[in-house]
Amino acid sequence: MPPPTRCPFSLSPRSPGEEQDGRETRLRVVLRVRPLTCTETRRGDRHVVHSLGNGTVHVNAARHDATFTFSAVFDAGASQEAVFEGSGMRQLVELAVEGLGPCLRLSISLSFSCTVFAYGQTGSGKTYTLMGPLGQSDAPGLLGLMQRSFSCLLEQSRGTGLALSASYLEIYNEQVSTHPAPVPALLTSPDPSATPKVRDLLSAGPPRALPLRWSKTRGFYVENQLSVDFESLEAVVELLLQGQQRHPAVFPPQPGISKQGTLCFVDLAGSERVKDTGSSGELSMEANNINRSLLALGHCISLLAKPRGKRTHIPYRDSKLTRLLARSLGGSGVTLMVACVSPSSRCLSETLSTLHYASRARRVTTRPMANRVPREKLLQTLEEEIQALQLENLSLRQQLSLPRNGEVPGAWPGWVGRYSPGGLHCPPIEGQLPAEGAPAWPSLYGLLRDFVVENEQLRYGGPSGSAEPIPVLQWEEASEWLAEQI
Ligand SMILES: Nc1ncnc2c1ncn2[C@@H]1O[C@H](COP(=O)(O)OP(=O)(O)OP(=O)(O)O)[C@@H](O)[C@H]1O
Repeated sequence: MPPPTRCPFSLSPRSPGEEQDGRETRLRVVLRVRPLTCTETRRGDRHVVHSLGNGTVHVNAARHDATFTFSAVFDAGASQEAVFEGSGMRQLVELAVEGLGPCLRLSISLSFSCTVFAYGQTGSGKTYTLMGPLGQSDAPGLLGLMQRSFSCLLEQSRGTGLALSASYLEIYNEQVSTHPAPVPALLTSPDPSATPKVRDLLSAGPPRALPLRWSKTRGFYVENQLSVDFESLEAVVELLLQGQQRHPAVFPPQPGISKQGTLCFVDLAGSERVKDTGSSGELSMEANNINRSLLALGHCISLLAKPRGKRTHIPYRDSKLTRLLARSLGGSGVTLMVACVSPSSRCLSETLSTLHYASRARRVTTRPMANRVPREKLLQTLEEEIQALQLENLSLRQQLSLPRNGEVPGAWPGWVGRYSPGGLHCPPIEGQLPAEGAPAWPSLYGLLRDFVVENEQLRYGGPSGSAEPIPVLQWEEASEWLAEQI
């Protein structure tokens, strides 16, 4: 089976050495610095994290003077809307819903698996950024990335027939069910005989434990995960609250779009070191397990940050978190990381640790792949689209009193008569041999392109008019994608 295509889009405008490196797209990492809390202000904490503009942030405190650069930095005054618009979140939603569809003019979803995860120490503003201040979900200005994305999803899907559904999962103690003994601090492979489980926060009754499995075609996936359809913002926010009430330290909600695109939000646990939490007993085990997840994530990120040729095996299986994020981090998804920090001098060490972690994540490159569309479905859609265009072009020719078989620059001259408006009974496929003396069969995508070019010319300029040319890049990308699919 040929591999799915690479995504021709990047999450931000191309700039040398920034988000896009040839076909590889860097993991997009943005930083949010929350305001000092009342307690921090009262006790006189100093502000040690300063945005310098242009995605650069400066940390200045005793013995520490460091500068870090990210795709964007949002300082204490940044609104929730500014974070949504400036982080690339809107584009992420568009990639999940539309993907390559509009560029191909096909009514087929060629969307991507998109993930946004929030990283940072406890109290740094991860949940606030993703969901807004809990309990104030009715204040529109404070809505988080999730609610804004849901609105955007609903807006984009209106009238398209796309079905939206949401799932909500929690990763709980990595090892409790399989390793009752305290978890070793070093990363070791989990017991292969034990299937790791996650909790379904939307299941009826107590949250159900579901196995996290792996298959060749799907990668890591959660078996029997409940998906609830939604058609309004209120409905999906209700699902969010339902999951929240079941477990306040929520893990990943995963709204999915149609059969193809997915948009996954991950609210990570606090990233502080276990020794700093001062926890003991069961709490300590939980802290250890959280720590284990984040250590595993950090380990995978370090390895992924190496140039492609120098990468060794990436140990996604070391934690449930990395299993679930494997696709997003490992190359085929589109990922946005929102690193959150406190500006307080008291959090300096954790803030520096988050900034180093996030900087390392910026070096991770992915090659986003559009989700596969079954060949039959693709051929059928191409045929339908070609047929529709053929009819439309014939009708336009009649209206313009142009001959049916007029020479149209850029169009394949042999199409007339080959395809009756009644249907394409024998679709030509790339590589099919033409009959002797007959013009070569164009590929299906070549044919589609020719009809689209002709259509644009008939609509906007007539055969010799000055229609805007369809960007060559789009067609090259589209052709490449189709060639890989067919
Ligand atoms: N940008 C912000 N503006 C105003 N208040 C904020 C902002 N970010 C966070 N806060 C406030 O700071 C506190 C901690 O934020 P939040 O609960 O989002 O942290 P967290 O990183 O999710 O913590 P945890 O790891 O414990 O879940 C909350 O009271 C929240 O309302």
